[in-house]
Amino acid sequence: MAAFTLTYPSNRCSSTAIAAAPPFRRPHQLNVRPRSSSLIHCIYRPDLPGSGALGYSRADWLSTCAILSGKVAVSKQQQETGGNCTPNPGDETASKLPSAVNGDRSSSESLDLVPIGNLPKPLSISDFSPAPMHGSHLRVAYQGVPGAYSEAAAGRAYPNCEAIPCDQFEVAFQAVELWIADRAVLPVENSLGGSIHRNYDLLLRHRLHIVGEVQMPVHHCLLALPGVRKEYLARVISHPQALSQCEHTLTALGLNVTREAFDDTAAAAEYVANNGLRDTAAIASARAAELYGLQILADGIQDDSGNVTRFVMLAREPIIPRTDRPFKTSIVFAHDREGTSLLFKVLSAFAFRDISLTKIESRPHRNRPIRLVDDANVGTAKHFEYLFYLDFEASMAEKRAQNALAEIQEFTSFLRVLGSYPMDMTPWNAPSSSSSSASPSLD
Ligand SMILES: O=C(O)C(=O)C[C@]1(C(=O)O)C=C[C@@H](O)C=C1
Repeated sequence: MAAFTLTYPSNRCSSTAIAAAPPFRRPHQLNVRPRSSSLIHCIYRPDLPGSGALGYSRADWLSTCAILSGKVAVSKQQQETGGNCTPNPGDETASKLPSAVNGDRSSSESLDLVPIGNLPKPLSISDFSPAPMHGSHLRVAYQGVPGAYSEAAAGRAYPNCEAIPCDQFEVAFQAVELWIADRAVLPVENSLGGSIHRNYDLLLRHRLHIVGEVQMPVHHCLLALPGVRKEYLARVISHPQALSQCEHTLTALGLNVTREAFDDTAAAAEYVANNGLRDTAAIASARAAELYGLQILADGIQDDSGNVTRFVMLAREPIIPRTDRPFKTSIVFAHDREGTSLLFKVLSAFAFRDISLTKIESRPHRNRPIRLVDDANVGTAKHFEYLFYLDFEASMAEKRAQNALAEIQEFTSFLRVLGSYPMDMTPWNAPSSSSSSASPSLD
């Protein structure tokens, strides 16, 4: 097991990662331990909107692409390994690793640099995306311990990847920024539980780019120590999202239990197992049951069989947007001027161009949470200020998307493109009736 410690330039905080984690043990999570109260400054970059953050215009976006196309640096290691991990077909940041930069063929032949039968492929436009930098396996950070749904999502996004458990969402962001990991896969919303707000906030505080999405059906089980019956249970523990996704089913099962929040579903299962708790069950995956030696008391306890969590794939560099497959683009914007109908104007910029929106989310504008409007006669109105996150179905390579954003920039004070990436078009396999809330199977 390889362990490494990373020291920040300021030496004020550090993070420790232990790779190649076997099951049943806890401490191989990547975590950040504060050594002083200045940790937050060490982690967060104060580049929130309103403090000089980059406003992404169409020109900014195009110049980012231009800069990207100028990067044709291929590490020797990648040339040797050929990068044999299998990325999600949607993530071009990893899908095409250049075997060589094509230069003067005749001179390389005369120098005998290229083995016969292994001629390099010509570099193409999609090769200008960054590739994993450390060996053949993509290292993908996720929040939780082995057995968490996020670990499964990482594997679905990047088959054969090395999944790196992190104890917090924030640590997963940092792991990528600090080159401990190549990607992060993090949940942003669930069809029953709604948005995972923390990750929306972190997307803005950090400079990672969304390069893909994975929508994963989440099938919850009620797990307990072998021999425990549901009548013995006084408590159910799990991630708050999982608890809320199973709320009605827990009641329908006749369980008279308290609910307690845990960092992630698999950590809850591990806690029950490690502490020999016979009055406590965990809501987690069947894989967690297997990893931590628990029995499945009830299977498919989510309140609806269509329980899907949407994860985003994050990288240090954006991918080059394309038009040959369905793309989604995520943006965030704010408005700090007096004025009305901001949302109406933004939505109409998309509607007039026939661009469908798939998600809109508002979050408090942390830099300027309240706007005061004084009226000498009636007092002071205190308006809460918001940031708006919006996903729409178009690629930034499309003229209509570029025009929509150019228009939106006219009446917003801050606009950032979080990523333009292939939509998850995985065919929907309707879950079997045994996984629906109508009939959770109880052992
Ligand atoms: O706890 C886990 O297993 C996770 O991966 C986290 C998480 C979440 O954050 O929403 C992911 C998917 C499920 O919706 C429940 C929990």
